[in-house]
Amino acid sequence: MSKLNPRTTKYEFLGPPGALLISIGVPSMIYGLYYGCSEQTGGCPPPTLTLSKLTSEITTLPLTLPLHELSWWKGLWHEVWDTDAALMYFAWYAFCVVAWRVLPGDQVEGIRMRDGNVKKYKINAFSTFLLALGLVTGVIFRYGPENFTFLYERWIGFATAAIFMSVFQAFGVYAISFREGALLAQGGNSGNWVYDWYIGRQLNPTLSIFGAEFDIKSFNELRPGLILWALIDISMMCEQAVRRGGIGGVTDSMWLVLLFQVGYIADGLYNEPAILTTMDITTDGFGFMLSVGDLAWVPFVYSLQARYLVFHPLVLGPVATALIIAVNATGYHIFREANGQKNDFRNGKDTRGLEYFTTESGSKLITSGWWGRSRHPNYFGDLLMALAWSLPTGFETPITYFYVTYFAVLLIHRQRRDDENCEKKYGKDWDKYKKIVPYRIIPYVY
Ligand SMILES: NC(=O)C1=CN([C@@H]2O[C@H](COP(=O)(O)OP(=O)(O)OC[C@H]3O[C@@H](n4cnc5c(N)ncnc54)[C@H](OP(=O)(O)O)[C@@H]3O)[C@@H](O)[C@H]2O)C=CC1
Ligand SMILES: CC(C)=CCC[C@@H](C)[C@H]1CC=C2C3=C(CC[C@@]21C)[C@@]1(C)CC[C@H](O)C(C)(C)[C@@H]1CC3
Repeated sequence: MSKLNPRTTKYEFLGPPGALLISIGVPSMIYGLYYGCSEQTGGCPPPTLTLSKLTSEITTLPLTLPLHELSWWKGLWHEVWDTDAALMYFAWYAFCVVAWRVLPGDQVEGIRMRDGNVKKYKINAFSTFLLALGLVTGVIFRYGPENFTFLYERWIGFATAAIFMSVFQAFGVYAISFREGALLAQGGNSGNWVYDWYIGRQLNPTLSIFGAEFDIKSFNELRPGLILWALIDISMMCEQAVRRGGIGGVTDSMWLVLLFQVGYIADGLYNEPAILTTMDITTDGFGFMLSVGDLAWVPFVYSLQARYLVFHPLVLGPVATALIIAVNATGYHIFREANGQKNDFRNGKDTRGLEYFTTESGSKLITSGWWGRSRHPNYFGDLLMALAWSLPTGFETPITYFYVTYFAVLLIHRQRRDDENCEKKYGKDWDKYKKIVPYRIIPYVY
């Protein structure tokens, strides 16, 4: 072990068994949410329906066959694999790579890594998004919404292709992490291959594409999955339009989900340089956790509410619509302000008159504004938005609240991980910060 890449001695996510369980659990959950909530399987269960009743109601699937029978597995494969959808998915991925390479974009520096190097990132995710959006809206307006419903119809095939891509990438980046001189993630070098493959062994796996440095992690985080999520939502809107006599028939609930989520995606892409200071880029390696999260989990799970509204259209009326908009706007304001304050501060652009103190490491910690109210105010804003994305689906089933529930668990866990990392980074300065700002996420509550 080199001095620069010491062995990881502390496991997260309950170590290798946990990593294995999550690696199997995440794809299973993606399928589970589809089979548990789609019109092909009889809609979504109301809160009173028990799981055993739900399983017995799923009659279109060969799930009642015993697992040891080959025909069960063959049936499952035919159910989830769709060659045309897979080819379209791979073409989509290739489109994103080509767009990254050919569209113009500034070169922005990331933070200084522990080997002293500073990586440069090409910033053109937002133009890739605008190009994709332009092409799709062009198709919808020129040929009608019925020509953009294939993401709804072939949903399961696309999800399978994305899962395949994430497995393939995770093995690829694990393999290249053994190249000479690779800077490893401090948490991903345990020597246990299951764990390292899952958590990500190399910090910033990079390829050279037509002479340009291609950063695999930041590319996956913002482009093929995040933009696909927007396209899936648009496809759900088109499917609803087709069923309800045209775009004019699309319900207010569908418009809310679409505008909130596409707005959130556009915001993330527009503020692309901001991801360079996030935990994923600065600290975590790129392994199966992020590849399946970026490519499969985000587009196919985060779009559940829009998919539900296709076969369960709901008209909210002006009062409910206004209230939900208010929740989303509050969440967005906190999220954007908090992230903006930290990014401007970290990039040395603007301290916005905020109070701060300088740590022994030389880095400064903000102690007023949003970062003086809780240690992760951006998570609080994000959570409020997550709630606003589920509310338009009403209260007939708890499944459409899966996103906000999972997200709360993810962010509570993530906050604890970040706290530990900061503790290591800043030592007693972090304790001082914790005394000044005692709340973790929600000011005065948690
Ligand atoms: N939609 C989704 O599924 C998800 C969205 N997100 C969102 O992504 C965004 C990024 O999240 P994430 O990377 O987890 O964390 P943050 O962007 O909050 O970054 C945490 C880092 O910020 C720095 N920091 C902490 N406190 C202060 C302070 N007081 N002053 C200055 N710097 C400070 C520390 O790094 P250092 O000091 O080294 O700079 C810390 O490690 C969030 O808005 C989150 O809501 C995250 C996960 C999933
Ligand atoms: C279940 C599982 C495997 C979870 C892995 C976690 C990932 C889904 C998330 C980790 C951090 C993320 C971020 C975003 C999406 C979800 C993942 C990948 C993000 C790109 C969403 C848009 C935001 O504006 C963002 C850029 C701040 C954000 C960054 C973190």
